Amino acid sequence: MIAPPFLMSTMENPTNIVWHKSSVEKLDRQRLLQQKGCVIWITGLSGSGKSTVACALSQGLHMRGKLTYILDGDNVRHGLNRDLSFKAEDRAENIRRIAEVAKLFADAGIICIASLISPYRKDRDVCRALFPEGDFIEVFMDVPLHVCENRDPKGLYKLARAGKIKGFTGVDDPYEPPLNCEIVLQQKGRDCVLPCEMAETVISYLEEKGYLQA
Ligand SMILES: Nc1ncnc2c1ncn2[C@@H]1O[C@H](COP(=O)(O)OS(=O)(=O)O)[C@@H](OP(=O)(O)O)[C@H]1O
Ligand SMILES: Nc1ncnc2c1ncn2[C@@H]1O[C@H](COP(=O)(O)OP(=O)(O)O)[C@@H](O)[C@H]1O
Repeated sequence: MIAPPFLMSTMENPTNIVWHKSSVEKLDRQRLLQQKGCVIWITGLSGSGKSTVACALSQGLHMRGKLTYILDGDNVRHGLNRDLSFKAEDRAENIRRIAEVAKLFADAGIICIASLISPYRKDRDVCRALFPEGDFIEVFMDVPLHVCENRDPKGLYKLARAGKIKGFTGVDDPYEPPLNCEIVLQQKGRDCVLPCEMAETVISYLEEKGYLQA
């Protein structure tokens, strides 16, 4: 069967798509919200505190009247990314899709908080390249493997060490720390830094860079 001409042209040239501009734009939405859309990309090992800091940050910003939305790796894997495994190409696709969704949130004027292991530098750099300069704020949870493993709130490190989970980040799959990220969060010597204190560090950065005003 021969496809109708309009279908034919799309199939022959998949880039034959034209951007449709809206009369209400990002700047208008930002003015309405009195903030600037961006993504805070929190990367780190399982158990390093990504989700905890994401929640503390969302709470801190919410209390200042700022609109946020969290995209947590674990949660997104329950829906949009439920078809993806933990092999390298699926992690890359997981990260790519979350970055594209984060880009939509940022375009909506929202401060999007993405918390996922995102272990490979190359994948994170691909995400960064999707955003205008400054709008991709990479936050590294710099927590040593042995600390994460001691916390092990879901018992996954134990399963990985017992060989019951294959390709677990930090155990038998690599984690590549950022070389040049915007913010590094870590414990200070033996002193425990509370998640809300870590969130304040990020909020100060946003304030200083002008993201908390239109
Ligand atoms: N093989 C393997 N490696 C790492 N993590 C694993 C694995 N299998 C399951 N889990 C659980 O999945 C959570 C990580 O999902 P992410 O989407 O953040 O991972 S990734 O960015 O695609 O690497 C991660 O959640 P967090 O502990 O919140 O990081 C784990 O609970
Ligand atoms: N700043 C912190 N200090 C001490 N423990 C923390 C801190 N942040 C998180 N935790 C604990 O570490 C564990 C893992 O935190 P979680 O946010 O789930 O990490 P991730 O999302 O990176 O897997 C949880 O039991 C949490 O209560």
